[in-house]
Parts: sequence; structure tokens; C-alpha cells
Amino acid sequence: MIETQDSKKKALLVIPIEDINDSKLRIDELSSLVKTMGLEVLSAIVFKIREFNSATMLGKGQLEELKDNILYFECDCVIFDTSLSPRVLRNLENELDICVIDREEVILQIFADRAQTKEAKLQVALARSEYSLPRLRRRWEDLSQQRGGVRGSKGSGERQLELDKRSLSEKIVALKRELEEVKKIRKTQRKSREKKDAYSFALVGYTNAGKSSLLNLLTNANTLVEDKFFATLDPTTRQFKLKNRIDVTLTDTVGFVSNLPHHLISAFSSTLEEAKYADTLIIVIDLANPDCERCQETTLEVLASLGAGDNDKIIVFNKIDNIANDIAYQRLKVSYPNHIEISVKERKNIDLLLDEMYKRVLETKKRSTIYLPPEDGKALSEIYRKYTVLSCTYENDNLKVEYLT
Ligand SMILES: Nc1nc2c(ncn2[C@@H]2O[C@H](COP(=O)(O)OP(=O)(O)OP(=O)(O)O)[C@@H](O)[C@H]2O)c(=O)[nH]1
Ligand SMILES: [Mg+2]
Repeated sequence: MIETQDSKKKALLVIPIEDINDSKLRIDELSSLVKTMGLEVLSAIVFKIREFNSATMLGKGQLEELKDNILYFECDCVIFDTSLSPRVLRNLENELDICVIDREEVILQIFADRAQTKEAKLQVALARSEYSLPRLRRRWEDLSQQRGGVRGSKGSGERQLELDKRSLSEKIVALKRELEEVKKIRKTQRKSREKKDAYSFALVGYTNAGKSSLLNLLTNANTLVEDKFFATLDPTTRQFKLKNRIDVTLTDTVGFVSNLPHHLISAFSSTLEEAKYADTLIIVIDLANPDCERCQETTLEVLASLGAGDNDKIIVFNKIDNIANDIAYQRLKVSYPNHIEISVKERKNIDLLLDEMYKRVLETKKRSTIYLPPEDGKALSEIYRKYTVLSCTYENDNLKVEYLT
């Protein structure tokens, strides 16, 4: 992993593509990610991959072009908008004589910078260790090069490499064990929430869509809102009274991104699982993102991979105050005829969303009615304690109580 604290390192982006049409959007997204990581983006080069070169990904001519650009821009590193196998990464570094970083490492670095709680830190540590294990050799080769290739140093280097691999493997086992413990605690917390009979909603969607802003608006929670990717790494759950009547929980989740590294998905499984157990998912689509359709596809893919693809869903289009791509917006409207359009920033249509949430709760919960003599305060307080009371009125000298079970 690279250090970003000291000075702003300068990066050149490499976008390997199959379809020339989406190159601009990919440059924009990788630039945002790399800036979030704390690097300066000098330029981006798009390479059309016609035939995948299994050794270096890029062809000979493309490598030469890249070398010229590295010299011209005097950058510190090259960042590829794709995952590179340890072998390809090593070959590229040897060929280009510069630090090469792949998309996976960028996302891991951002997650590492953002992790606040013990659970998030453990999850990032696990993902980073799993990512590093097959790449340890790279570090050792760098080191022996720095030493000027001292004769006889290779043997000790190899031994050290074996030791490092073993200790990293042990660390991975220990981290997994610790995470299992945290997972158990999370499960218990979820169970206790379920016991309280509160209907649960989870906000999901691409990173930067406005999930935390929406949670804050609905519940007055102080969740970190930033115009940066992955502001939220820990799921925050808040309880609030929907329409001042029904207790519900609302969980904010970590944002999704395309090509979310496999290591992160498995390491963050307990966090991501929060979505799986929600009664209804509120999928937030960011209309200010010109690539909102692809983002939505990614969101659906990640949900399916978590086993939450068939959960009940409410589709919310956010940021209607700032629509970036009208064609995409029109198409999304056709795909989701029952969507709700809101602007968290301008507090537009929030009532429509609350109405829809209320409707979903009523649809799944059984509505019961009971008539009680007015003097039976004990029975009435028991109902209030156990259930969500929708209304309590007088009817023919009795109390008519409507509640959800
Ligand atoms: N124009 C506009 N901006 C909004 C709206 N809602 C949220 N934003 C902005 O969008 C940015 C991202 O908001 P967040 O709430 O942090 O997004 P998130 O989905 O929680 O992001 P992650 O935690 O990274 O997944 C912030 O700068 C918000 O101020 C909106 O309705 N309109
Ligand atoms: Mg957030």
C-alpha cells in the first residue's frame, strides 16, 4: 500500500476499455476515487484492449505509449482502472519501472483511511491482508533492488519472504476469528431489534447517492455526509416513529461501487448483510451522476450477490434538483414506473417517501381491531406496550383500538 500522508503523489490514470463510449465516465469515476485517496491526477490514458495480453494486459505499442507519457508527465505512479493479477502487476512494474496500482488497491486504501469503528478496521485489515498475501514477493523484490542486488542476499530474502507469508496467513486467521465474534454481536443486536417488532428499512445504493443525507433528514441522526466516495463504512441504525405512529428502524449502509473488490465483499459481509435482513430496501439512485444507470445495475448486482435481490424494495430517485443525464433519467423512469422522486437537499417529496414507507408497513403487518371497556386500563396499556397502535377511538361506549401485530 502506498503512503499518502507526506506529500501529494502524482498519478497517471490508465483506463483499459472494450467500449469507447464509456471511457469518459470511467475516467471521471476513477479520478474521483483517486482524489478521495489523496493523490493528484495528472492525466488519463484510454487503451482499447483488442487482444488481452496475459503477461502485461497492454500490447507492446501501448506499453511504449504509456512509457512516453510517464516520462512526459513525471508522475509517481500509474493507476489502472481494473483489477490486476499479482503477476501482471509485477510484470507491468518491471516493464514501466514505476509503482503500479490497480483499482482494488485504490478502494482498499480509501476504506483503510475511512475505517473508524473496530469492526470496520478489522474488516479493512482482513481485506488488505488477503490482497497483500499473493503480492508479498513484490515488496521483497523492491527491497533487494534497493539494496543493489547484494550477492547472496536472495537466500535470506526468500527465507524472510516465507516467514512473512506465514505470519500474514496467521494474521488472516486471527482477524477472521475476531470478525466472527463481532458478527455474533451484530446478530444479537439485530435479533433484539427484531424482537422489539420494529419494521426495518435499509438504505442502499451506489456510493455518494445521498443515503446518509436521507437518513439524517428522516431521523435527525448525525451521520457523516460528504461529497466523497465511501463516506459511510459502518451501518448506522436509527429508530424513529413513522408518521408519529409506527416504530421503524432505518439502517444506512456502505455505498456500492462497480467492481467492488472481492476481498472487500467477503470482509465486509457482516456489514453488507444488514441490507439482507431488512424488511424493505430503499434503493437510492443518484440523478446527479451521469452514469446513474450503470450505478443502478451495480447496486442490483451487489444486492443479488448478498442474497437480497428479492427483498421488498422502494426505488427512490434522489437529487432531482440536479439531473445530470436526462436520457438516463427518462430511461430509468420507464424501468421503474413506481419510483419516488425526491431531493434531500431541497426537502422535496419527502412526504411521498414517508407515505410509501408507511404503506409497506401496513401491507406486511396484520391489522387488528379490539373493543375494550373504557375502564380496562390494564388491557389497553398492554396493547400499547406490545403492539403499534394506529388509532384509539370511542365507539358505542367502548374503546375501539386498531393496532398492528
Ligand atoms: N444536489 C443534491 N445533492 C445532494 C442531495 N442529497 C445529497 N446530496 C449530496 O450528495 C453528497 C453525498 O451524500 P451522502 O449522504 O454522503 O451520500 P452517501 O450515499 O451516504 O455516500 P456513501 O456513504 O459514500 O455511500 C453530499 O455532498 C450531499 O450533500 C440532493 O438531493 N441534491
Ligand atoms: Mg453515507
